Amino acid sequence: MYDINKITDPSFIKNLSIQEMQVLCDDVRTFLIDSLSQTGGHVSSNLGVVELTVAMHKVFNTPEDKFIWDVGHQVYTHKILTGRAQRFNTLRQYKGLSGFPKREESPHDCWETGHASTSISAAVGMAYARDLKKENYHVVAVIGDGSLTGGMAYEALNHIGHTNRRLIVIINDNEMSISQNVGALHNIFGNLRTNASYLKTKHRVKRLLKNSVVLKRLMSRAKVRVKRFVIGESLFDAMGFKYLGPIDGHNLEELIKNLNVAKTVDKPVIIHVKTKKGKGYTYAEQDKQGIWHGVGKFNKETGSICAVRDQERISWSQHICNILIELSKHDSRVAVITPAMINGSALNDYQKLYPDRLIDVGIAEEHAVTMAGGMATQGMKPFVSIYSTFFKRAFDQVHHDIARQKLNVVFGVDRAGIVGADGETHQGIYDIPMLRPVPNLVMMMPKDAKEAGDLMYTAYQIEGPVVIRYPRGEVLKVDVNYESLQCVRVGSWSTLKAGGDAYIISMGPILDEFVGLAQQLDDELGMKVGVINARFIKPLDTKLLDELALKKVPLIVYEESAVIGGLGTAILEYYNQTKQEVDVRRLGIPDLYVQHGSVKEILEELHLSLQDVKQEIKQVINK
Ligand SMILES: Cc1ncc(C[n+]2csc(CCOP(=O)(O)OP(=O)(O)O)c2C)c(N)n1
Ligand SMILES: CC(=O)[C@@H](O)[C@H](O)COP(=O)(O)O
Ligand SMILES: [Mg+2]
Repeated sequence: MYDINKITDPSFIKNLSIQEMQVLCDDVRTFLIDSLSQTGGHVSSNLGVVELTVAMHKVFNTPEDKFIWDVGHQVYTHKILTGRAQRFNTLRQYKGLSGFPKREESPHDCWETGHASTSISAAVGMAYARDLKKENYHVVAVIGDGSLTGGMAYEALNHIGHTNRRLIVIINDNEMSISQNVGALHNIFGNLRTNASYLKTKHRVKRLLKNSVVLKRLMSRAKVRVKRFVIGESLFDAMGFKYLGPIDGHNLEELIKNLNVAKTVDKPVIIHVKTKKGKGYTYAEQDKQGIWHGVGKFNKETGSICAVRDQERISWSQHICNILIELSKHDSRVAVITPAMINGSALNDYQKLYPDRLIDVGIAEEHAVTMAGGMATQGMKPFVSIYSTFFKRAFDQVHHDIARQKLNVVFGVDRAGIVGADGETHQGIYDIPMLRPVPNLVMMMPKDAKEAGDLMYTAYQIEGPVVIRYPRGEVLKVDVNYESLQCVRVGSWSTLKAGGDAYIISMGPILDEFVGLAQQLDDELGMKVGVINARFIKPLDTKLLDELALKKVPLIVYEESAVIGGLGTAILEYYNQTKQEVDVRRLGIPDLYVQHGSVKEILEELHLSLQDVKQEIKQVINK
């Protein structure tokens, strides 16, 4: 038994026997299940790579050797072995241990991730730097089969084959992305997997032939043909890699043997490792939907996930899915595209009802967007469901392929705003500045479930691309009924509360709280504070802005989004263009990356809490 909390660095593994390492793996698993049941986190991916991580630390020496974890959501064992177990009770919490690799946390973390498919490019960069500086360490990228559906990974593989740099790419193949993996290239693994016995035979024959030159020559010709016949030319061989595998990723002996071989090869190596996502925890092992991919606290005995959910509320993603189902019943042009986020974006019900109209393209945001454009040219009106943070990947596609051609694509931008535990890499705070300058594009955000239905309905009446953004949290449920959906005039805002001394302009679900706050200010201080729902971020309601300018009162524009280039900036730009002098105060996320923590903690840290807004209004009015 190991005291996991006492591990300070991975060097002790060097002296362990296979049996001792197996005990260590079991202890790490027990620690992970205990700890994650209290904090939540990426359970299944981490349970799947315990042996792999221990074996990597046995064979290599970090921080001299470099480990690059794709996505980085499977890095918990690495964190434990590098002395961070004691901080696991703070995992993904405010000021606590990050859920991803973080360079400032440890010298053993040499590269930060959160988004998929970047690891191989970073590894090539490090390998180049090493060779140019005439240094001699190993660079090891670990990438999952899901992350290998991302185009960037192929760009890097293609480049490595050309440069022939010495580096190791470990493919962690568990046949799962968040939920079941997709894609034709994924079948290459299928080929390689089913031909494991062929590879074993090949090695045996090789040993037998070692001493017979003539036989060797004859067999070599036959072997090439047999190989082609049996497995086809593997993509990896063709790309200039030495391929090792498939290897049982839970067998320490096999892992260590192959990692040691890889170390000696003077060209790029792919090690294909087969693992079981959720290994060692039955509930997670059996999960095909991706429920155990990332979870909150759970009861480790019963496997029940402790989601505190008010019966009256549903997630925004689920509500959008319900609307899509209703729209799809009445409009056969609607189809839904998701880049590997069926579960996160709550599209399971849609998939059940419309299996042909729900298209999972894998982790391929750029492809998702351009493909939607292709569909739109043929009369469809696809809905691309995409997390705000991952949408950043498809900026050029939105311009070049969609907006320029004024194509009818609706983008559902999920997780808009502060996302909480995932932190820096996942905050949904850049979609507004990214998309505001895109011509021909309409952008909106509903304040509640009813308005979401109306705006979605409106999106399907508009010609050209439309973006509808919604946050990670929950919304008060309303039934979605096609007949009751109403069209909203494009660019029209609504006044939720009239005011005389100041106005709050904002968007999304926080507006209800602002109405309460404004009422409080009226009651406490006799101020008259108005609240405006800027449900269209583009185009602006210029008629209402002109009316507000005439009132000569301060406008407080609040957005849970980057302040640079945001709604407040758009309003300032408008007043500047029209030469109207208005006191516009912008409250939004400043020019920095926002860490993990609850939404409340983050907003307080950034001085964006309701209390802060109240203070600002008081100050502005008393000025
Ligand atoms: C660009 C991007 N798109 C989507 C995601 C969301 N995401 C995180 S992990 C994951 C699945 C990764 O699958 P794989 O690499 O096979 O790792 P596994 O979870 O199976 O261990 C997805 C889709 C992401 N992190 N980055
Ligand atoms: C690592 C990753 O990108 C996803 O697993 C992400 O953590 C999901 O976030 P949600 O929990 O908001 O779906
Ligand atoms: Mg996988």
